[in-house]
Amino acid sequence: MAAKSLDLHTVCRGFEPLNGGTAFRFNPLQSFKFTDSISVQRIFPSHNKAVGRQIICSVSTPSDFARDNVISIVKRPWETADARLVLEDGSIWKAKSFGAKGTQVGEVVFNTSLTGYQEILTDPSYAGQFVLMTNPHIGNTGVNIDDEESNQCFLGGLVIRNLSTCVSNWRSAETLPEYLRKRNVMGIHDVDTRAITRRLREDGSLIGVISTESSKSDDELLNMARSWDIVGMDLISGVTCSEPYEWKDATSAEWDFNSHGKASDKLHVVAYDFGIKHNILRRIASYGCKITVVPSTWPSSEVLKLNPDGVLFSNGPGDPSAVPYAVENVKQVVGKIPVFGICMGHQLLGQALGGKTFKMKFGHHGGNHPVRNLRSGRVEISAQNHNYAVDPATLPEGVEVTHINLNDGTCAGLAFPEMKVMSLQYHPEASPGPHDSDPAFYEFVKLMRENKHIDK
Ligand SMILES: NC(=O)CC[C@H](N)C(=O)O
Repeated sequence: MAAKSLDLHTVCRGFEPLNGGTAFRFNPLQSFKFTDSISVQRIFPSHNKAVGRQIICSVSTPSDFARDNVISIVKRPWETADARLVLEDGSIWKAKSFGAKGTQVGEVVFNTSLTGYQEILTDPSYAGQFVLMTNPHIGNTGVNIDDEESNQCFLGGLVIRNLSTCVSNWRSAETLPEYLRKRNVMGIHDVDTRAITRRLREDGSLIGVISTESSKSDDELLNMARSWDIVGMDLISGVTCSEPYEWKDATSAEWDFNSHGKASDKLHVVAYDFGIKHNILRRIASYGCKITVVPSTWPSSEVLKLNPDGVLFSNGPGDPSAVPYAVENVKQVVGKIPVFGICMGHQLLGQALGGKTFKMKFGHHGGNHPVRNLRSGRVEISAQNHNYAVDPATLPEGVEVTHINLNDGTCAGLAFPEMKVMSLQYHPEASPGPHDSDPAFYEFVKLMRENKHIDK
């Protein structure tokens, strides 16, 4: 039976044949070939040996088949429209949209995390980028109120293979399509994400345009992709806070596993917000620190007037060589008090110490990047999200490369003990990702305590 795509999304109950054949039986008279147009939602153990396991699946079928077999006919749980992703290399990828409508340009990067799409959507470091998830099934845990990494989605859009038709999670408050629509973020599905990932791995990150507007020709979208570039853009100014504020929330006891009993005298940390993720702030607060967050342009003289015990330079989007004002602020603080740089913060520190950054072929985005801590020899599986890296050959003497990425040998961490500097190219706060690198926050606390001679 040739399956045709329909407007109707049908949920069917069928039975897997006992002989392991490729046909699903939906009632004694009908069978359906296992093709791309059927997607299994749930499998129940067999109660009736004669018919095999019971399957609930969604099927795109000719309507007469649907009428005869469906247990419920529902509209797709999201509003859909045809969409296109046009890449600067001239390739055009047909898709369905499930978020905001319109036309958007951005750099396409692939993320290999299996879970955590909500934290990824709210990581401000993705501003200017489309995130393509290599995990083919997204949306199944919905969206909840706790996993936000910032107050907004700054990314250009989300590209996925298969959008889950049902949500199953005790924390879920809304569906992914609803969430994206409310935040005016584009999402497309039914895209061959594996093929695009292979292309990005071979050719490097590509600029693309996502559009739901049929009035725009392919050539128009291609021109748009080819005339835009993320290199050299200051994206931090679009995501930083506008005024300083205090951050108080620590990791809730339910989730905290590392900082118990280690909270100390109130150390005061000033955090430069280049696009800071909430979990960085929560992890520092969990060690009892008082935190003042300041905008990216806040003068270093004002920061030093607050007499902090340490300064954190946060993660943030875009090209680190395009924000000399931020490097200048970092320079003015370094050497005076302990500092910790994370991701963009690490890249700014690298430049402030005299080094240079470069753009990687396709960067590191995901929750499964092995990193070696060269001091301890320990390997950490880490959460990463960056397209640029510090070139260690450009750093002056005295700066130590403390971590390397084991996939490609790039610099993943720096220290300059003389200047009380530590930094990581990746995300010790995870969110999403493994917690192997969480002890880095305690390292920072220890650096501040040593500097105040608290431990002596
Ligand atoms: N997560 C981040 O801070 C990203 C850093 C920088 N924007 C990069 O892509 O390399």
